[in-house]
Amino acid sequence: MSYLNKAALRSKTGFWPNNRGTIIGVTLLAVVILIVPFTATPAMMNIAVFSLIFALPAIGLSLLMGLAGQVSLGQAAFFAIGAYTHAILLQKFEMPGLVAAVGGVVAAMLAALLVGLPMLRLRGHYLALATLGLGFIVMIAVREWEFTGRTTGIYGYGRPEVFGVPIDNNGLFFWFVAPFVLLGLVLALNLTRSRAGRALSAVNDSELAAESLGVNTYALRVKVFTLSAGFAGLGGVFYAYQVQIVSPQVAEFHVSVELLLMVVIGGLGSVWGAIAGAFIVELLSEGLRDLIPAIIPGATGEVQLIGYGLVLILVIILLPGGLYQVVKTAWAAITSRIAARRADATGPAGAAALPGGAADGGTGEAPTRAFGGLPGEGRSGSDANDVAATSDDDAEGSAPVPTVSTPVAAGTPILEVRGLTKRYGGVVAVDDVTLTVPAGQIMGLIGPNGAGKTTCFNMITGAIAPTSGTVSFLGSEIQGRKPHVGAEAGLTRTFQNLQVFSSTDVLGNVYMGRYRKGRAGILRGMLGLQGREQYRHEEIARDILETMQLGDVSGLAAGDLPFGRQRMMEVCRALASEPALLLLDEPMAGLSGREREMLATLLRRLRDAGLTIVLVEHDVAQVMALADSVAVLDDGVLIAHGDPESVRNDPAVIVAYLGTDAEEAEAELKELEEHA
Ligand SMILES: Nc1ncnc2c1ncn2[C@@H]1O[C@H](COP(=O)(O)OP(=O)(O)OP(=O)(O)O)[C@@H](O)[C@H]1O
Repeated sequence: MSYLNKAALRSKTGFWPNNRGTIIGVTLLAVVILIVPFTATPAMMNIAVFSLIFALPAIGLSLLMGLAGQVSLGQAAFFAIGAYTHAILLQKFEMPGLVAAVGGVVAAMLAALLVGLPMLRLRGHYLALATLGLGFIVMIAVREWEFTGRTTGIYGYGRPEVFGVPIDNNGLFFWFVAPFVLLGLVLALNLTRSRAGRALSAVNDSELAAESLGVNTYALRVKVFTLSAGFAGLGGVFYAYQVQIVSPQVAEFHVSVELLLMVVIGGLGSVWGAIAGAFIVELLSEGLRDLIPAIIPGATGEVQLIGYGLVLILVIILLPGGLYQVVKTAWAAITSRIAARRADATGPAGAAALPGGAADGGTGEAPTRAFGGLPGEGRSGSDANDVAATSDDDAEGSAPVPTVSTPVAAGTPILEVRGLTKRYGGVVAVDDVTLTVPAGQIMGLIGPNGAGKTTCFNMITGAIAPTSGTVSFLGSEIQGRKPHVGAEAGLTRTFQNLQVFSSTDVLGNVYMGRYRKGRAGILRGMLGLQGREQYRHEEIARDILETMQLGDVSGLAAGDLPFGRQRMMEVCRALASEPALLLLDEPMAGLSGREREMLATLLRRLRDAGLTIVLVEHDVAQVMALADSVAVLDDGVLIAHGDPESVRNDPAVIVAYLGTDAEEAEAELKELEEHA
């Protein structure tokens, strides 16, 4: 379940929500928070206070799991670190409440940073296990350490005061915590719609594709892990105040399970789900506390944990999207019904307006800024490479091409590969390949199946490390570095096996191509301080889609596109990064004849605009027609490299590439020449 599940790209700047659904939601929540202390019974008030306290670590966990796709079973560790630090600073060091609270949050974040740096190199189940282990370590440490009061814990530090007023009842405490939860909610919502938030979501969909667009996935993961711990630490601070004694119970495994349950019940697709989940689990927890001893006399806390486990399993089986999915589906049904009624009332003209409204899922406004002018207008960066339109109706041949980067003069080596080798056990996938790619040219890289073409691409882009050899891009050696290093410098690629960001729409995919051109990080994203940056990149992404004749599908979920159009979308996404070197891995596969022609025309025009392209393609005729030079791999070995004419007539290529039967080879060669 992905966080922005098929969410349309909706840019946002400014701190406060600008989307109708969010404004209504936050206002309603604020009103509910205001009236709860006047209406709730003391028992309910107690549950409400703990729900708000646990909503904070749940929001953090929701960002970590839902947005970044990292499962954590140790969120209680950071909750406990926040609580203990706060209590210790108050009780042992007699610090002011505000300083102690900040100390609690900072301690949780520092701990997360320290453990996150090595831990976040792990993936999937390994990371989940590592966080589980961390939870146990913290629990045992606080239980055994004299300084943390062993099993007794820390107590005797008093209640908080605001402007001299003691917060000494549940109603006041509820109002004391609520603004922080609302603030946390708005910050988290802002993050999900920011450059960094969309990058996290993209990493969740395809780490390789995100890296290839310049996203430093590891750094981003560490940051969101640290941020998530900050939310947990703040929750711990409030918990310490509320319970007035911080004991090892706060770090127990069941707290992590409760937090996990909150996020899953609420729905991994939404920060709202974390808050709803916190209230549901607190109610459930109270219910189970009464219910379990009634069913099983003498049952202990472990049985309650089993109860949680059962609920978790049931939710995952019956309601994998959690409450959020239910609400979203219901809301979409309501809005589409209203839209259908309006369409009936207004006739065909009204009906024509429907798809745009529905694309948003009814949860807010669709992108307000359609790219209305001529393709190319309002574009950032150098427009010097844009090719001016020369004809009105020949869109493929005359529309401006996306901006490319030309860091070196045409003909200068932009990529140099020396002795590149990759061994898999006994298999030598690529064997001592040495190649130079001059700037401003198209180089074809061809060879029979299994020749080592994709392996070469993977080593050049950093997807895999070479066994030996060097890759120099724009004069810097990048072999063995992560793909984002080359991407940041202007090297990007497409994939033989498509790597689509399925959690967002087509526009959202191409927008991610702009990542390396943006600057705003997590903090600016949360505070909504992205300025016009995000809108500008959205405009450019729209522009590219229009140029590539995909403007009509920009609001569709990327995964719903036909295969050929997904491939074209990947090309758009790569071009959006304004690359200096573009590696295309079988871009024609799955395209219709017309799409192939369109792509071939585009590649020629991009080359004319200064872009360097390396093209792996099985359609040899297309490669021969397009490329300025052709390199041929066979069994991992570079057997020929030169202009298409000489390669076409190279006896080694004819034999190795077309087969050993000379007559058959000649016939096939003739056929190729006719097509070329
Ligand atoms: N991870 C791996 N482990 C073992 N062998 C591998 C691995 N990846 C690739 N190979 C082998 O390396 C060789 C080259 O594979 P590669 O995918 O690079 O070829 P290719 O030229 O791109 O083929 P195709 O045109 O069919 O995509 C093949 O023999 C393949 O089986």
